Amino acid sequence: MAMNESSILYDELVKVHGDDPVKIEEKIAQSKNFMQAVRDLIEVCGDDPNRNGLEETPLRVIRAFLEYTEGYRDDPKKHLEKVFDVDHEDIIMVKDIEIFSMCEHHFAPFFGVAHIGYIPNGKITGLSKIARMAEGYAKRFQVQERLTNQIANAMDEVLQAQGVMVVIEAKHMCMCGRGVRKSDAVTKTIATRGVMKNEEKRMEFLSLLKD
Ligand SMILES: Nc1nc2c(ncn2[C@@H]2O[C@H](COP(=O)(O)OP(=O)(O)OP(=O)(O)O)[C@@H](O)[C@H]2O)c(=O)[nH]1
Ligand SMILES: [Zn+2]
Repeated sequence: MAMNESSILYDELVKVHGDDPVKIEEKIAQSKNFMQAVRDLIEVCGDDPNRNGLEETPLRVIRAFLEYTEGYRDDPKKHLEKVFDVDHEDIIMVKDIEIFSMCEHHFAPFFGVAHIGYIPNGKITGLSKIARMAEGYAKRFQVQERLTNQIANAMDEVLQAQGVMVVIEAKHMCMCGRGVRKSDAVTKTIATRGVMKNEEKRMEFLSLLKD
């Protein structure tokens, strides 16, 4: 590894894991093994890891993955904990929150939008905090169903809401350029908690998605 690559890697790993020397030593060793595996993968795929465009790719890949998974360093529920005492009896929904996550089966991205709504119980949270919380769960190795449920559980548990509903609509890259190759397919998942299980409330929530 070139000197400047080593220092870039060191800086990234300290940001993620702190500066405990034993831990950093371990993470540097694992990263070097991974970067060698990326070089091997390039060869297995039939290309030359030493050619100009590919020689820095192992480092690019590891940096990209640290970014895709920054949610592991977040405590998503914490974002919701700052609440305001406001009486509001009906649905509050934040719609079209962009989601970019990583399919845990293929390490291929899946992305789309989340719509997150709740009926509070005397406490509301900041709207941006709902998006921050969703981001914290998305930036991990995920399946869409777990992501949907983690978001719903966080809203339910922290806000003690009367009801919660989450809808995610996403495209999975593992279904596009490989495998079944259905690049127009969109996966929709829904999670409901509390009074949002009630048919009338679900319909009201879904009608808000039509605008
Ligand atoms: N339920 C669910 N499945 C997912 C998600 N992301 C990817 N998958 C699926 O995970 C499955 C993994 O299936 P496997 O048979 O183990 O892997 P595979 O041989 O690569 O499957 P194909 O994609 O069908 O080629 C595939 O059907 C993917 O479509 C997700 O978020 N939720
Ligand atoms: Zn996949």
